[in-house]
Amino acid sequence: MIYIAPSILSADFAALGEEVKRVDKAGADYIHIDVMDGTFVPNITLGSPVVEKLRPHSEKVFDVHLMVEHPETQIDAFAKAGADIITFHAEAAKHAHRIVQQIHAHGLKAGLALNPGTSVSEADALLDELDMVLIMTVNPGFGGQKFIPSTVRKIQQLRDMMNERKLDFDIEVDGGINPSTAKEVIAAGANVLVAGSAVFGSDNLAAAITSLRG
Ligand SMILES: O=C(CO)[C@@H](O)[C@H](O)COP(=O)(O)O
Ligand SMILES: [Fe+2]
Repeated sequence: MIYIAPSILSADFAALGEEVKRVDKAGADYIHIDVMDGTFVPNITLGSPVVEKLRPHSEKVFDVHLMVEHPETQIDAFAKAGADIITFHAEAAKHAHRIVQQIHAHGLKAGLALNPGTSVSEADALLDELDMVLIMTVNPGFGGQKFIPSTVRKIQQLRDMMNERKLDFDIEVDGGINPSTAKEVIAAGANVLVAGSAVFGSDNLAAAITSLRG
């Protein structure tokens, strides 16, 4: 089963509630919410009060991608705001295992994100606990960037680790996903596809989502 998670980073920020409804109706499985703090990445987007206001607009899974330093300071607020999955970056976490516990204590799914320059071995010790690993297929911070081909090998490595250890977690990819790169990442073992510009850049959201499923 392939899940499509349109990123609202490419939506109209002046009409986010309507945009969430629009992409929900168009067949999105998850709503991907990019949280950037201007420090971990050079851009600032939104915080938990915005997620709280968006929550009544859709019952789809809210997939919160935290691109922030000190993610442990944000987990409780995003859980209260209505997140279903919270993903934090390995590069920003001093006590990653404790952060996973913190997310699970809210009854939510926990994801670990890895930048293109971070090896999958960084996730190894946590794989038994994680619900999802997010392989960044661009460097985080902006929408509309070009897919980095060397990340495909990391998806395969992670899928092999999962099979060898008989584990079960989702493999999400994020950045530069379009119908062509979608095929590649699905073949490598990804099952959750984030797409911002490929969905919101289209005048037919439903068709754009369908074409990513392959
Ligand atoms: O986390 C990020 C960027 O840091 C993403 O979720 C982007 O929003 C993806 O945008 P596209 O590359 O699909 O346009
Ligand atoms: Fe993202």
